Formats: sequence, structure tokens, C-alpha cells
Amino acid sequence: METLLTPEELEIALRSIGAERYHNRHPFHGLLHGGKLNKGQVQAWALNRFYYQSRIPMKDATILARTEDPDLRLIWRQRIIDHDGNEGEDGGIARWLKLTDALGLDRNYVLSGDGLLPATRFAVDAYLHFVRDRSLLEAIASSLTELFAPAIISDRVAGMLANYDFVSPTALAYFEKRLHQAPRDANFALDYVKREARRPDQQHAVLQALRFKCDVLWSQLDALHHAYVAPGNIPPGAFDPVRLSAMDR
Ligand SMILES: O=C(O)c1cc(C(=O)O)c2c(n1)C(=O)C(=O)c1cc(C(=O)O)[nH]c1-2
Repeated sequence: METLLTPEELEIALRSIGAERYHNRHPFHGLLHGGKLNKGQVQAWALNRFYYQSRIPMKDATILARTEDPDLRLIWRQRIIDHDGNEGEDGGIARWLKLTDALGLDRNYVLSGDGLLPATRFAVDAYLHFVRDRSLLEAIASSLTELFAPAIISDRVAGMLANYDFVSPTALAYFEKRLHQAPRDANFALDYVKREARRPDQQHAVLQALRFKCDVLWSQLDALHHAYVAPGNIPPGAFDPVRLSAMDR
């Protein structure tokens, strides 16, 4: 029999999952933030990560569609606005495309998803399916990786600006916004799961949802590391910085 945790104990357990498994610990992030990647490798990261960004509002629309609670929808819909923007106002997706523009990637190529690594698509789609198929509580809990995002975003911006001459503060504008948005969103989701996970099996499911989401993030970086850091592993059809610049010549 599992024991029932207090809400505070549940929060401690969630935070310890982040401390152990969040993608800030992935070696690819060490290379990215430490200035150890070349431009083609940074392009590959931005291109693949765009797919994650593009699916986030679809994921949040799924959560909206699944809840009967208008108060929850009212709060949650802000996430879609943050990513898609509003009339006359850019959102996160447009800001991410400014980053891929600044890195010299063709917009239509980025939008097409043609150069994605297979594992990026599988991992991100698994997140969408999880949010569609599991309980609403698990769907909300799976967003809780955002609790740990501000620290990695600060490290990333400082590291990339210090280490890459092809990265400017305007190119990284996406992250500046997330520094305010992520804690607001994560704190709301954390309060929600602390309030709604009232049985041991629900608490277990919440913890598993966060582990699952850490795996979604981790496996995207595994794929980048495998394909672009070790030579010779780029899958057929995926973005190849060397081939692309040879075609420019
Ligand atoms: O830069 C990052 O490391 C990072 C991580 C995460 C995350 O932890 O899932 C998100 C984001 N960024 C992000 O920008 C974002 O919009 C976002 C939405 C979500 C989500 O699951 O709803 N996670 C994240």
C-alpha cells in the first residue's frame, strides 16, 4: 500500500525528480551553454527544438478541450496566447523563428519539419498523446518540468551570449519572456496538483507524469547528441549542416 503524502511532501518529491532528471543535466546542454558547439550544431538544436515549441499550444489546447472547469480554462488559455501571440502581437513561436532566422536557417525549411530527427518527432508526439490520453491531472502534472526551466534558461542565455559570436540578445528574446511566463505557469500547475492529487494512486501518477516529461525532454537531447556531436550518425533526410553549406557554394 502506498502512503498518502502531504501536499508539501508531494512538492518535495516532484522537486527531487527535477533535481535528478531534468534536461539541464544532459551533456548536450553542457556543450551548448559552454560554447563547445559549432554553428551547424546550434542550428540543429534550434531547428529540432522548434518542433517542440510548435506543439506546445496544441498540447495546451488539448488540456483546454478536456476540462469542464471554466476557471481552469480561463487561466490555461493564457499559455496558448503566450505561444501563438495575439492580434498585432508576436508570441513565442514567432520569437523562436527569429532565433532560427538569426542562425541563418530558412524559415520554410524550419516550418516544414523536413529536417527533424526522427526521435524529436517521436518524443514530442508522445507528449501530445500523453496529454490527450491520460487523466487531466496527469496532463497538468506533465507540464511541471517548467518549475525547473528558469534556471536552465538563465544559464543558456548567459552561456550562449558569452560563447557564440553568431548569437545576439535579440536572437534570444524568446527566453527573456519565458523567465516570467514559466514560473507563473509552473506555480499554478504545482498548486493544482498539490490540491487535486488526494489519493496515493493519484500522487503516484503525478510523479510518474513528471518523470515521463523529463524523458520527453531528455530523449530529444540524446537524439541531437547522437546525430550531431558524434560524427557519422545523421539519419537520412535529417538536417545536415555540412551538406547544406556545400549546396550554398
Ligand atoms: O528552455 C527550456 O529548457 C524549456 C523547458 C521547458 C520544459 O521544461 O518543459 C519548456 C520550455 N523551455 C518552454 O520554452 C516552454 O514554452 C514550455 C512549455 C512547456 C510545457 O510543458 O507546457 N514546457 C516548456
